[in-house]
Amino acid sequence: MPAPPVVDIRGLATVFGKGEAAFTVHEDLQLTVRRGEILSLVGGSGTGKTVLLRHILGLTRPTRGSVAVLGRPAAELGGDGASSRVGMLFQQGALYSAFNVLDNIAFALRELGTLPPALVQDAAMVKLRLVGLKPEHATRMPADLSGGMVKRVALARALIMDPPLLLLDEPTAGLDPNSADEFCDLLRELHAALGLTVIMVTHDLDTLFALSTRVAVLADRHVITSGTPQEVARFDHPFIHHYFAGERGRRAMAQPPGAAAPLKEA
Ligand SMILES: Nc1ncnc2c1ncn2[C@@H]1O[C@H](COP(=O)(O)OP(=O)(O)OP(=O)(O)O)[C@@H](O)[C@H]1O
Repeated sequence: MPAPPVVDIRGLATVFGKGEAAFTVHEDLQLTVRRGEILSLVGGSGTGKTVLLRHILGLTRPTRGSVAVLGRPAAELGGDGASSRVGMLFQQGALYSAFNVLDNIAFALRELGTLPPALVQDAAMVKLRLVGLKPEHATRMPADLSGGMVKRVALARALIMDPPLLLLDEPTAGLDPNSADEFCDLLRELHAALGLTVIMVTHDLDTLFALSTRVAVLADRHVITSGTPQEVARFDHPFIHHYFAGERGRRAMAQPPGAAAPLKEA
């Protein structure tokens, strides 16, 4: 029995502008992401990966079609409800520069206003440790953190409400190779420990091979194929030839698959 869908996208179209200026980004796009998957979304620049993440977050609505998250329309997630169901790690980390580490992690929970401040602090401290940071990092300001630490704080912040679905936009962008490997290890551990479903946009082949249980390729306005990285690499399309070509592609393909195993059904 396949695991239940966490994200179910059907017949999706996204058109920006009107009349002569209308510009179609997605057309008849289908994508189902099941519980426990780490799905990598790849595609050329401007193919609509970020727009798709925004639809899943409920921040924008498609022109046509449906986006369901955990069985409900994604649009219902928009606003305050979103962070308890979907965690989002933005590309630049996007920390509040005026808040220290712990206040950044605690932000969504504090805004919710349902817990006393001491409990919010405790919950944020649990998440700080979860991402491999130490209590003494709690009072540091974002400007005093390394790139790898910024990503960890941003990840802790995305996880503060224990969302079952995590969206990652270029999680290893801007990290040196060692920090990128460490961050991939952390994501793999948390995926297994917390039973997360993950959707990730990445241009980085090493990250793709290290983490993905499945890859979906966005081209020609829809998902042209999906499968394991090895299966997708055999699909005949100019973008895929270009993406997996070259020394880095061959090196990544030669690696034993380090991908996390999909979660078994409970
Ligand atoms: N609010 C908007 N209004 C008009 N056009 C938009 C809007 N948001 C995105 N677009 C356009 O939609 C297309 C897809 O953008 P998107 O940012 O999703 O691409 P992407 O696949 O994430 O690209 P990249 O890999 O370069 O980040 C682009 O041409 C972009 O200019």
